[in-house]
Amino acid sequence: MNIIQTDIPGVVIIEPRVFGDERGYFMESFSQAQFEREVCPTVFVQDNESCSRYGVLRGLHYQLPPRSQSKLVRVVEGRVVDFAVDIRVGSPTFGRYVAVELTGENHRQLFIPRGFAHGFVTLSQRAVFQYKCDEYYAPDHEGAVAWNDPTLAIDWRIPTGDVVLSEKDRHHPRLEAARLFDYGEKLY
Ligand SMILES: Cc1cn([C@H]2C[C@H](O)[C@@H](COP(=O)(O)OP(=O)(O)O[C@H]3O[C@H](C)C(=O)[C@H](O)[C@H]3O)O2)c(=O)[nH]c1=O
Repeated sequence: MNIIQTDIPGVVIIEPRVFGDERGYFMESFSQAQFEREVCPTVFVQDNESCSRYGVLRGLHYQLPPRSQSKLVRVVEGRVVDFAVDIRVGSPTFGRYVAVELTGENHRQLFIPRGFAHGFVTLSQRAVFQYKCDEYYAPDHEGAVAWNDPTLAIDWRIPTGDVVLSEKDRHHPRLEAARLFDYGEKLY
């Protein structure tokens, strides 16, 4: 697999090796040993999958310590732009974000360490999104920042009028009001 560094240390793009032939393609979508060797010593414990129609924006979500989550995200079908926002108080890249287009064709994956808010917007008519987490779901530790937070000023690559949100995602706090990560926490 090919590892591509991003502007935020620790957030990396992974390009798995894809074997194409006249039948289609094969790839190892994940290897724990290779991930630990080439990315970081994260052990994943939960796989998630969501399906979204065009315009669906899920985010910006995270879980607080001690239930914070690293995520390894990918798109199996369709096209999204995926966002990882550094919300670790004291981080030199606090408030900065990485945006990566993930599609069922480019097979790209994005690793998002603990201490980041995560979200994506759906650009295709349908997108199947799969991701690994290194901590179990803990609704009592869920946190979020508003997708349209003026401080982050994220360009979601889609007309605002096309954005489809869950009721929950319509009412998240601004960055300044959100419960953020104490950067001193050992994040993984
Ligand atoms: C996240 C999660 C949710 N659920 C249940 C709770 C709700 O009844 C239902 C839908 O949950 P929610 O609306 O929070 O799903 P998303 O809006 O896709 O949330 C996710 O969106 C962004 C992109 C993330 O990175 C997080 O993993 C997660 O917050 O699934 C579970 O049972 N287990 C889980 O791990």
